[in-house]
Formats: sequence, C-alpha cells, structure tokens
Amino acid sequence: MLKVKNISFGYSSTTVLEEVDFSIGIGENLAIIGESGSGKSTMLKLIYGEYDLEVGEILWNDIKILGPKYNLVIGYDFMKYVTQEFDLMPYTSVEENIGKYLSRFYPKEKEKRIKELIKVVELESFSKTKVKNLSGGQKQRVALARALAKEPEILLLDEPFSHIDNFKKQSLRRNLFKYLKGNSISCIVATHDKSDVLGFADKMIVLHNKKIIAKGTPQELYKSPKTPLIASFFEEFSTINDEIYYAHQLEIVEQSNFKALVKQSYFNGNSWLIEAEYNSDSVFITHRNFLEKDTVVYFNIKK
Ligand SMILES: Nc1ncnc2c1ncn2[C@@H]1O[C@H](COP(=O)(O)OP(=O)(O)OP(=O)(O)O)[C@@H](O)[C@H]1O
Repeated sequence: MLKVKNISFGYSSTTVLEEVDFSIGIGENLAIIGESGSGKSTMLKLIYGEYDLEVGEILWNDIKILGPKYNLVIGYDFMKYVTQEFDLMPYTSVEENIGKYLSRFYPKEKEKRIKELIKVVELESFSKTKVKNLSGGQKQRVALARALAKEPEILLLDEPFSHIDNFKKQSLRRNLFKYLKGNSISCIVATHDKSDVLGFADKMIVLHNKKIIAKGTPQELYKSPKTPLIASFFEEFSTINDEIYYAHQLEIVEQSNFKALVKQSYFNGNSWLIEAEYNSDSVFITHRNFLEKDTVVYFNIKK
C-alpha cells in the first residue's frame, strides 16, 4: 500500500503542494487530475523520491520513500516512473530498450518477456527498429513497456498517452490497464484526459490551489461535481441557479421558462452541442440537430 501522509512541498519558498494526504492499495489505479501547473508531476516526483520532503512522509508498505539527501541513486526497484520525456536509448532497438534492465543470464526468459511487453504496447512490427527512428507516440509506448519489464509493484505515469494518436490510444489504454490489474501492479496516472480516468481509475483526486479539493471514484465525482473545475474535466456544462448541469442534462423544448439565443452549433458525432446565451451567460445543450445562429430556443433541465 502507498501512503502519502500529509505532505507539503515547495521548490523554493512558494509551496506547490499543501497538506496532501491519500493512499492506494495493491493493484489499485489512482488518477490525479488538475489544471496545468497544479502540481501533478511534482506529486509523482515526490512519490518517486526525486526530492526531499520536509513536511509529511510517503510510505510504500513499511518502506519510507527518501529523496536524494539519503539515496545516492534516486528511485526504488519496486517502483517505475514514466516521465513526459521518456529517457530512452536512441541508437538501440526497441527490444534492446525494453530489455535494458532484464538479466542477460536468462536469455530465453528475457526474450519471452520482451515479446510479451512489445505485444502489450502493440509495437510488434518495430521490435528491431532503432528508437531514434520512431515517432513520439511510438517512443512513449517503448517507455511504457520498459517500465513494466522488471514488474514493478507500483507504476507512476505522467500523461502516459499524450503522444499517441486516437486510433491507437483506446486499445493501448485497455491493454495497459488490463495488464496492470492482471498483475496487481498499483498505478498512479497524472492526466488531463478524462478517457484515461473514466473507465479505468478506481479512485481519483483533484489538485487545485495546492490542495486536494476532491477525492472519490470517477462515478462519484462525475455525478456530483462539487465545483465547475471538476465538471469541466468531464464535459461541457452550464451553471443555472448555482447548480451545475452537463450539456446532456439540458434539452431543447417547445416552451419553458428558460429562453436562450443560439450562438453556435458544434458537430459532436451522434449529436450537436448547442452554445446559447441565457441571462448573458453561455449555456451548453446537447441536441440532435444543427441550429442556426440567432435562433430563439427554450430549454429545460431533464428530469
Ligand atoms: N524544478 C522546478 N523548479 C521550480 N519550480 C518548479 C519545478 N518544477 C515545477 N515547478 C513549478 O511547480 C508548479 C507545479 O508544476 P508541475 O509540473 O508539478 O505541474 P503539473 O500539474 O504537472 O503541470 P502540467 O499539467 O502542465 O504537466 C508549477 O508552478 C511549476 O512552475
């Protein structure tokens, strides 16, 4: 179990994180969300032991995570961290990169493990390719596979699919998170992308103004977002009479007390997102058809 106990941290005199406290169990998937600069990467780096903590402590089971003041080499064998930079060996092949930390003394096992991981990240046709000749997204997949090579007990992922195209992203996400669950590897994912969270995270925390402002399952936070910031992570929303409503919770009707003027219609696949002006504010409503700008519409809150 990972326990982050009441930590506060700043790079200089200004604090970045204040009284942050949470824990995750074996095999659990935790998502950390928050605006850019809210401290997500800093949180991962502290868990990895990249900086010394002055306030609070971080424990993996009974092991206290220590920073560079106490550890000559940063990091621990049971933990892997995939940063936004990847940190690969450019002039060697994909399989050599993935196998870098695997023992040479068991060549058969090594080969089998590399093959298994190459399959998880769907890079079968690139196993012999030099990393320098890969795209950003392919490099990101090599970095993920390499982090898994020595079976960490906990994996820290910073925006793990940010460079990967939409065609691959869905299946890669499913593969990776299924692999982690299947092998009881705990995982913390810092992300801006709700698709990394909704179907996969067991718990999520929201960082804002240095603190955790919400904790819960994705279902709990989605269903009752406490603040507009939390709602905005999931979907377009409107605030009506101080209540938050997602676009699909509003509907356009023949008559109602809510009268609005269409500003724009956005194609959204199986529906349109209508942006309309209501009481000098924007409201967002899901609708089956395109609506012309300046059309007067009435809308309701769905029961
Ligand atoms: N090495 C550093 N030295 C000084 N300040 C830093 C350092 N790294 C980050 N910061 C500052 O700490 C704050 C948190 O940064 P951090 O990278 O943790 O945010 P983030 O939530 O991961 O952002 P993003 O989503 O953009 O990656 C920011 O204000 C940033 O400028």
